[in-house]
Amino acid sequence: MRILLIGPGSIGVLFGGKLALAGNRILIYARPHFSTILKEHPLKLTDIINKEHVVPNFEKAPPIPELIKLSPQEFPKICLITTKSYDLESVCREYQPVLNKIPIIGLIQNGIGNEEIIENNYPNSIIFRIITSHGAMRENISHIIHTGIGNTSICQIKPPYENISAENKQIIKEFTDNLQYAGFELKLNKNPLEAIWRKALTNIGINAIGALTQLTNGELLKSESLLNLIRKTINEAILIANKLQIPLDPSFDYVQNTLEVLKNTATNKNSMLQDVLRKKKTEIEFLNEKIVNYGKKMHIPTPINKTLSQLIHGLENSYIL
Ligand SMILES: NC(=O)C1=CN([C@@H]2O[C@H](COP(=O)(O)OP(=O)(O)OC[C@H]3O[C@@H](n4cnc5c(N)ncnc54)[C@H](O)[C@@H]3O)[C@@H](O)[C@H]2O)C=CC1
Ligand SMILES: CC(C)(CO)C(=O)C(=O)O
Repeated sequence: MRILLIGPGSIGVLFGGKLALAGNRILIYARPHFSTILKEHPLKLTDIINKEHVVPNFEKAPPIPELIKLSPQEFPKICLITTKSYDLESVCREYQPVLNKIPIIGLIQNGIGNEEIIENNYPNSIIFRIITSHGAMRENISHIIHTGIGNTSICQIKPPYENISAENKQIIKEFTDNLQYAGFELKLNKNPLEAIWRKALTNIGINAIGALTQLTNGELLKSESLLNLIRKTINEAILIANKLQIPLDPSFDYVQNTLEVLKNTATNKNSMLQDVLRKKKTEIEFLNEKIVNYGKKMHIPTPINKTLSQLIHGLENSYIL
């Protein structure tokens, strides 16, 4: 199957690379330096048992005007976007002719509300999100390491499944079969918003606090006062989710789940801490700051998430010019 992948960083190369190793053809749009390096160095993926693979079938997509002229047999069937959430808006603009033509768009990103950006720009597309707790890290630009195994949920966002044409249903089925064959255990989620928020609530609880304290996930667990802060941060976000009528699962303990994630990923430096250590922009706008903005609209104060967001922006400002 031909798949277009926009933004082959850590998670993009993990998913795209494993799909390529399983026999799919992956066409990529990357930043120019990645495309240049790909010409000179083979793309490598170290799997979870430390085996190094050279990834085949991973190639630079033709320039946009050429891609959109490909025959239906050659044109990719599906587009995966794996940039950071804050790059999604610019991706929508930069790849407009392609995204207008490709019927199915999948987002592999963390954060709340990402799908709304696609819906606003491409109201006729079939949109789904892939929420994953697999982990991937970059050894260098052409070498990605699979650092942790986790669950992956496919969240169908729009339109309702029954409104999708038989042809596109077949493409989605082929894609999900290919993902499973590539080694991703999948859950087809009947409550997509719950899955998106479940992951986001974990990130809302852990990431900013880990980034500000520079503690690993396991070290956070050892501090009762930080655990208290994590609890309060998540509970404030749950209040907003309830006001937004997000169908959270009343029988599920989102705080306890976050504590378990901390335990299971004890040696991790969370992704926001990694961004801060590399002096990169963080995804705070799509996590704690999203809660603050929803709160503002509904006149509900969110002091903890607001303070965390402001502190993270302060940190970013200390190194981003
Ligand atoms: N790395 C991980 O273990 C996990 C990451 N995620 C989520 O996945 C998303 C991506 O994260 P990572 O892969 O870690 O980030 P990353 O920074 O490694 O990769 C993003 C890539 O997108 C590229 N990019 C940005 N704008 C582009 C454009 N206009 N055209 C082409 N390429 C463009 C960047 O150059 C970069 O290579 C984030 O939302 C993250 O929270 C989710 C689960 C695990
Ligand atoms: C689950 C967790 C918190 C693991 O570190 C993560 O998703 C992240 O680092 O962004």
